[in-house]
Amino acid sequence: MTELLTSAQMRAIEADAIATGHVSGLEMMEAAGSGVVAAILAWRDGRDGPLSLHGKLPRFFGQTVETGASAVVLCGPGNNGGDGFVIGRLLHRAGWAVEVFLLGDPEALRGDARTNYEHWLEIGDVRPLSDCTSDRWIKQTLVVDALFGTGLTRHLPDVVENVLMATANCPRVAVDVPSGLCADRGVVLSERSLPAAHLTVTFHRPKLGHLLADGPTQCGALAVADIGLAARGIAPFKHDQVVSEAVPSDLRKQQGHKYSHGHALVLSGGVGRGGAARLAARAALRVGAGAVTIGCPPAAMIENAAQLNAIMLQAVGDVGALDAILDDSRINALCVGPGFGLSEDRADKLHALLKSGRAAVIDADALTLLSKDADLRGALHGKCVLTPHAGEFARLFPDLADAMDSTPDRNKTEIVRMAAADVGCVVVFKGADTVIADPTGTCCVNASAYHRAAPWLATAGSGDVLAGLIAGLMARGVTPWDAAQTGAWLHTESAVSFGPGLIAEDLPEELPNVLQNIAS
Ligand SMILES: NC(=O)C1=CN([C@@H]2O[C@H](COP(=O)(O)OP(=O)(O)OC[C@H]3O[C@@H](n4cnc5c(N)ncnc54)[C@H](OP(=O)(O)O)[C@@H]3O)[C@@H](O)[C@H]2O)[C@@H](O)CC1
Ligand SMILES: Nc1ncnc2c1ncn2[C@@H]1O[C@H](COP(=O)(O)OP(=O)(O)O)[C@@H](O)[C@H]1O
Ligand SMILES: [K+]
Repeated sequence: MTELLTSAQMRAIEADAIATGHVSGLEMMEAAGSGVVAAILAWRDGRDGPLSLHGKLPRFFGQTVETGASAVVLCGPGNNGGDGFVIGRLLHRAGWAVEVFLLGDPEALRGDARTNYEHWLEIGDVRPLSDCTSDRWIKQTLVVDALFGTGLTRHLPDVVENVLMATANCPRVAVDVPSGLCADRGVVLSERSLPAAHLTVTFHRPKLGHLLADGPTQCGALAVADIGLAARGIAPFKHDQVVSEAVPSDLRKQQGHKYSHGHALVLSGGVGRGGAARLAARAALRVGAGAVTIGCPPAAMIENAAQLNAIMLQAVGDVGALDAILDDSRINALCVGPGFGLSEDRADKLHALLKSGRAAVIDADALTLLSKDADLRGALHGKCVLTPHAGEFARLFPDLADAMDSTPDRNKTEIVRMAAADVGCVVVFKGADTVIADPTGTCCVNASAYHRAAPWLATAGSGDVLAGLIAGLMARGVTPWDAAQTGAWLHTESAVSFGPGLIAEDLPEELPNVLQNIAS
């Protein structure tokens, strides 16, 4: 499991390591610069780096070992700039032609950054960043972006934006985070569309901003270098302060008959609206629920029967009929929302489902019903999993959605934690950066990014499949929290495994490959 840190947490870990004499700031800065240079050299030479790399690097254009190499290092006023001076020195030692530019007054540099600035002055000069004009840039020059890292507090100054724009055609490595990217929220603090890095090398652990929102696009590929903190992990943070990357549960099956693997009930909408529920049901069955039943209005029986084989079908007329089905104690997980409809009768059925107290995925139309009805919302319980996309999230939690957009220090993980605490159950806020939280503050991110990028998942019906996966896992007895993170993880893995051209129907069919791979 990889933990994702905020800037403040990274600073606290560094400060603690320094205070306890584990490592000095200067040693960390040297290790940081050296990690970046190792990654650059590996990239240039087209070999695997010493660092685990997330994502694919484009060919390092224009440079070869024989012809030598040139770099321009852009340094900022803080410790990110300090890393830049180390990188300049180490690239120079490796035979590169290096030019260094600095934002701001050299006399204002402090601490370890100042020390490394002075070391660099023994090698070469430092010119003001404003001296970097676009005619200086040639395609063969590597740009090292060491302007701002985790200390970025506000929008970029014009001079920085201009230089970043002028480097658009150069190979570019970002130190810790691409300058302008907020390391906590993954948003770019600039009105301009800044060119992305090809490679970002961060330290100790990825930061939230590397995975949320625009982070992956801006970072290119992501490498993580140790700076002497490996043994210290993420102490001293408690579980409700830590965010991790989603990981799957152990999905091996024990022996047993079909009902010992659970029975999921998926409620469908009326005639011509059953496709979404059928997708969810198929996913629930593929992920290993022993049995799956679709409950649909009587008029939709023929349509559904014509399309289903392994999935069972029951007519659900009114709420009484639904209650009768729920009398079957073998039904242990519910999925409601995909194609469900918004009529009063649907709200009554949703209420009956919630009242049954069973594990339940609440998706799509069922989320809209919840957002309109305080009684329904009040019936949510700890075995529910809500799976909103951004629009549904904003309808359910308008204040939190506003805070995420307008409050600079609120990132998606904090918002989803607050949402989960508010409704008292697991919330899965979907997107390329799906964030999952439970009411106790446990939180993870399932990022479809870097080596797991799957933009083709943004296709009609893919959310219905996710709802079915989570319901199927809960039918198997997986807890709501584990089902949510495992479902999201499997959803991405199935999309990555299938590749471009994917439509929602392909996801359940790809699942056996994914399950067999993780079992082997
Ligand atoms: N700590 C350690 O031991 C280690 C740290 N490491 C490295 O340090 C980085 C963090 O360093 P950092 O905290 O100094 O922050 P950094 O990103 O350099 O920026 C701060 C400076 O920028 C300024 N500033 C901010 N926004 C601005 C804006 N929009 N426009 C203009 N100015 C702006 C801000 O000024 P102020 O806001 O105070 O006015 C301040 O001067 C981290 O990412 C990693 O690379 C590694 O070496 C490992 C060991
Ligand atoms: N760019 C993307 N990359 C990866 N996954 C994505 C991307 N955009 C959306 N998704 C995922 O696709 C699913 C879309 O769900 P949803 O918005 O409910 O669509 P639908 O209602 O059509 O099923 C979610 O699981 C979401 O996490
Ligand atoms: K940077």
